This record gives sequence, structure tokens and C-alpha cells, in this order.
Amino acid sequence: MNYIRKNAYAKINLGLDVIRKREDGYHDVCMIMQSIDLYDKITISRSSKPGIRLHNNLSYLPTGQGNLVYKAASLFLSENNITEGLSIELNKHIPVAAGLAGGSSDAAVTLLGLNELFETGLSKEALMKLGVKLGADIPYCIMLGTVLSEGIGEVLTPLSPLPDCHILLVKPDINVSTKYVYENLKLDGSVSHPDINAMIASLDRADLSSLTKRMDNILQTVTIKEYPIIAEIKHKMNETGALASLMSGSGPTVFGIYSDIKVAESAFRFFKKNRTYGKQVFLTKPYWP
Ligand SMILES: C[C@](O)(CO)[C@H](O)COP(=O)(O)OP(=O)(O)OC[C@H]1O[C@@H](n2ccc(N)nc2=O)[C@H](O)[C@@H]1O
Ligand SMILES: Nc1ncnc2c1ncn2[C@@H]1O[C@H](COP(=O)(O)OP(=O)(O)OP(=O)(O)O)[C@@H](O)[C@H]1O
Repeated sequence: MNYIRKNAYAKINLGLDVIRKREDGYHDVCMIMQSIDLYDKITISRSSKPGIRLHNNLSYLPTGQGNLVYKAASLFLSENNITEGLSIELNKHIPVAAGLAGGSSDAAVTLLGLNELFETGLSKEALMKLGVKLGADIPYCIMLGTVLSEGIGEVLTPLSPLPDCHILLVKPDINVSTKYVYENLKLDGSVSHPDINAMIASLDRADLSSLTKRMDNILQTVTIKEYPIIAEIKHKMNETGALASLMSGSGPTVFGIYSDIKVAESAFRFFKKNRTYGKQVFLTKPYWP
């Protein structure tokens, strides 16, 4: 095999709770993750020229060590004592720095792809252990689906699948740093925690209505304070008929869950027309590997 082509899927957090700050500065989390049918495309080719050459369709993304694809490839090659060269083509469709784990998913797929390309035979668990060195969301991006994510994001348990629905995404034109959001989270008595166990029970009953009623993300307390546009988008999505709406990850993307395709399409058209909420608007579905 000389090359491999793969899709790197985005995620949303249906529920996001933070349990405590750890000694190492990271946080223990308890999150329900869901892959969505929005993806970047990655092609990795073997090359007779040594070194890693990365090309992507966004001029502002780094193509060296600053890119998670480059980092993942270079880690994989060194861990497996591979000296061959690589040429990698990255086609981004997932909004960048959006709370949708675009970079993490690209890195995950790079590890999975290289494992196939070089027939190194590493298990998914071994790739996840490698991936978490580069980012807390990467192990999940290797697993995909509806998953409970604990620890810093590396303790993963598959859950009953999210019932079929339509997912609207709106990314406001602002940039949010994940590190800043975690560092500014106050875990005192004033903050309310989502009931992740009740959400898991709703998934087990395939009860979309009860699940969406409980959707919550503790990181909203930090991001919405700085960027009220997030609350405005949520409010508008609810007005357009979403069962519920929530910020994904550390933000700023907001997603709305709709059970009716006509209602979802009409909301999609509304946000496409009213670009003040954000120019990047997508109507998508849950994705399972
Ligand atoms: C917000 C989420 O996207 C939700 O899925 C993740 O928890 C973040 O995952 P990620 O972007 O892969 O995170 P990393 O790139 O590993 O870490 C970025 C920064 O976020 C903070 N961080 C991240 C994950 C975690 N469990 N605790 C943290 O405190 C750390 O300050 C870290 O420096
Ligand atoms: N392949 C990549 N795709 C997107 N961003 C990348 C990539 N490699 C490095 N980055 C850098 O990583 C930062 C975060 O990008 P990313 O799109 O992964 O954020 P995110 O969706 O908020 O991730 P998460 O939800 O895991 O916190 C950006 O500032 C970007 O410059």
C-alpha cells in the first residue's frame, strides 16, 4: 500500500461536567461525546524523500510541528522506528478552534492511517495511549460514536447510541482558548453540574426528549460570560424549534438538536441568512463508525 485516505469526524459534547482540578493542572471530566457527520479528509502517502511534508487548504493553519497532524505523524514514526518519508494532504471542513475537536480528530486519523499504511499492528488501545500524549480528546476521536469520557478524556466507555436526530451547528466568529476556559472555571458551590447519569439512562431508553432536557455544559459558565453571542445563538435556536441547544466543548460553537427535518432545515436557512450569529453554519446528523 502506497497511500491511505481517511475521514476525520468532528464531535459534540452532549453533556460536559468537570469533577476536579488535578495536581498536573488538567481536570477530571465526565462527558458524553457524540461524533457527527462533518469531517476533514486526510490522505497520507509514502515518499522516497525523507521527512514529513504537510499541505492543507487553509493558509492560516501551520504545516509544521504546530499542526496536530504533523505532530501525530512525527510521534508515530519515532515510536515505531520508521525513517521513511511522508507526504500528507489535509482538507479541512471542520471549523478550526471551534470546540468540535477538529485538530484532535485529524491527529487520531493520522495515527490510525499510519498504523494501516505501515502494517504496524498496534491495537486501538495502544494508539489511544499514544494519542493522549498530544491531546485529551484524541483517544475519543480514535473510538468515535456515543461515548462516556472520563479521566482527562482517556477513560472511555461506549454508551447506547444517540437516537436519530438532526444537528444544527453555528460557530460565532470568535476564538476561544480551551486552556483559558479550563483555567477560569470556578468549581465552587455556585456552579450547577449536569446529571450525566440521568442522561445515560435516557440514552438507554432511547428517549431523545428526556436526554435533551438534561443537556448541559459546565464550561458555558466561563465562555458565555465573555461572549454573550453564545447565549443569543442558543436562545435563537430554541425559538426555531430545537429540542435543546448547547455550547460544544470549550466553545464557541453552539449546536441544536432537532427531531423534525423540516424544522431543522428552516432553522438552518434562518442562520444562513442571518450571518451576524456566525458565518459557519452546518446541518448534520450523528455519525457512528
Ligand atoms: C473541552 C474538550 O474539547 C471537551 O471534549 C476537551 O476537554 C479538551 O480537549 P483537548 O482540546 O484535546 O485538550 P488538550 O489539547 O489536551 O488541552 C488543552 C488545555 O485544556 C486544559 N484541559 C484539557 C483537558 C482536560 N481534561 N483538562 C484540562 O484542564 C489544559 O489546560 C490544557 O492545557
Ligand atoms: N489539524 C489541525 N486542525 C485544526 N487546528 C489545528 C490543527 N493542528 C493544529 N491546530 C491548532 O489547534 C488549535 C485548536 O484547534 P481545533 O480545531 O482542534 O480546536 P477545538 O475544536 O476547539 O478542539 P477541542 O474541541 O478538542 O478543544 C487551533 O488554534 C489550531 O491553530
